[in-house]
Amino acid sequence: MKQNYINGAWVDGASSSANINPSNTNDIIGHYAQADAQQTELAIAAAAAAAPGWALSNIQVRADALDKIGSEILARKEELGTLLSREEGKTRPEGIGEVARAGAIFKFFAQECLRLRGDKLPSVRPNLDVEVTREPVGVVGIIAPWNFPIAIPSWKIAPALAYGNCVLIKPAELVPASVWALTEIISRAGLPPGVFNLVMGRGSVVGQAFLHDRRVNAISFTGSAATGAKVASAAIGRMAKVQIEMGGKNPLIVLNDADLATAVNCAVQGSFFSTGQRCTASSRLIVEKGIYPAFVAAMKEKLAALTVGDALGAGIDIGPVVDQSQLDQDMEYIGIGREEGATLAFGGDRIECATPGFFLRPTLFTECSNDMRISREEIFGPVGMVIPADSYEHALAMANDTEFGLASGIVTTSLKYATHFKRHAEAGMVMVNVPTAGVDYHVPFGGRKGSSYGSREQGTHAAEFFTTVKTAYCGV
Ligand SMILES: NC(=O)C1=CN([C@@H]2O[C@H](COP(=O)(O)OP(=O)(O)OC[C@H]3O[C@@H](n4cnc5c(N)ncnc54)[C@H](OP(=O)(O)O)[C@@H]3O)[C@@H](O)[C@H]2O)C=CC1
Ligand SMILES: O=C(O)CCC(=O)C(=O)O
Repeated sequence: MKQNYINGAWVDGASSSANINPSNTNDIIGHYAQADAQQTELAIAAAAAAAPGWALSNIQVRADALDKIGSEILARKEELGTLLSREEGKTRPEGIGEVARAGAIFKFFAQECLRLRGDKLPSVRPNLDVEVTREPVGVVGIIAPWNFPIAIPSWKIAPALAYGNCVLIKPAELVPASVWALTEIISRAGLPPGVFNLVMGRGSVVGQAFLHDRRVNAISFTGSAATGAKVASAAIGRMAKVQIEMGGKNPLIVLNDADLATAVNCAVQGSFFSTGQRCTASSRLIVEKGIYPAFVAAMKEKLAALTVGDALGAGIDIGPVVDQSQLDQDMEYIGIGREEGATLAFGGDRIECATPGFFLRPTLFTECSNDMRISREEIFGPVGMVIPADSYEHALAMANDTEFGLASGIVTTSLKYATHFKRHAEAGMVMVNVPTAGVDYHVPFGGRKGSSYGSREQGTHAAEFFTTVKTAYCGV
């Protein structure tokens, strides 16, 4: 059994669970510990005990530790990327890319912790100086989703440690292997006991314990909107700092003047790569009527040329859906789309491969309207939908008509429309002539409306969440 890591030691869980390869359900990757409430309490106590010392730790020590972690991740990116693809089902190149991104994130925050600035200001009163500084929040509880098994944990862990916080992390039950491997690397980076703790287990046990324990000063969560809302209200209920990243129903507008090849590439990458299991996926393709027939024909041709299969296989474009329950959700929405009267232009069925896995043919609905359930609810699978638009203004109105606001994209050769769209898209991230999915690691990540709550993740903006501001008045 792969153990939990608590207070600087590897410890057995109260029970264990099997980690299964979604490309081949006969392949058990390993058995991973599951903490109960008592073990989670021990981890929280260890983090709380370590927090005062780590808050005052030398920033060079932190920078060196993070840099060392980043270097080892990068050096082992092929091995770790293979493991990630085996447990989550994204293709091996996607898995390796995600691991490389995690390594880069640790190296970025190794530098960032040397750059934390404060301000010294004159006071409005005589003989007084004012200093504004940032201090660690204390103990941070991280609750991670399954769709980015190493990048999302890394973009929460690295800034937390960089700014002097102690970490408790609970990976999603479906994908413990990548975070376990990351923990093994972190365990050799020289951090004092209790500064970093891995607590694998159920959300309803471990996650709940983080949420309700007052020693956990901040909660950073990524996952579904339904769980996110519960996490936010529990954290706010006891006045903990909270950062929630949830879903999207991200539009990609294609205007009549778009380059067709660019439009199809953005749509296919954004809607179907990583099996569509991204909160930034282009889940609504809003296409102006002049280019609509050519766009749909080119999409069908492109989808027919994609190869679906074992995530670790050579030449595979799309791996399996992550598990049976996600596959059931995808199939249910395909049924809903049919019932709502959308045209099933491609796919809609499962694919049998050489191994037993959760393979679904990329599916495209056309002739959709923006008020259908498939256009409003996050499906989180390789299911795209095309909505016709009369004009740019009509397309923009539909793009913004959603309860979400994570990413919003446009494909156009018009500077006028691109500029207008950047200003008027109601989303945290706006993409012009690039897919809605796929972001840089050194700039803010997050959304508006029902997609996000709390301050942005990643880049220098991460300091906002992982530090707290102190204003000191000093008589002179
Ligand atoms: N926007 C995004 O990035 C993501 C969106 N999703 C969406 O969510 C749907 C369901 O996926 P699912 O994995 O169940 O997502 P959840 O939001 O339920 O899970 C995300 C994380 O929260 C934990 N969790 C679950 N319930 C609680 C709770 N009551 N208290 C504290 N923590 C909890 C989970 O633990 P455990 O591992 O035990 O479940 C997991 O670590 C998907 O179909 C998709 O639509 C999913 C993943 C990412
Ligand atoms: O698109 C990306 O690169 C990041 C997406 C993401 O974090 C997500 O889908 O959960």
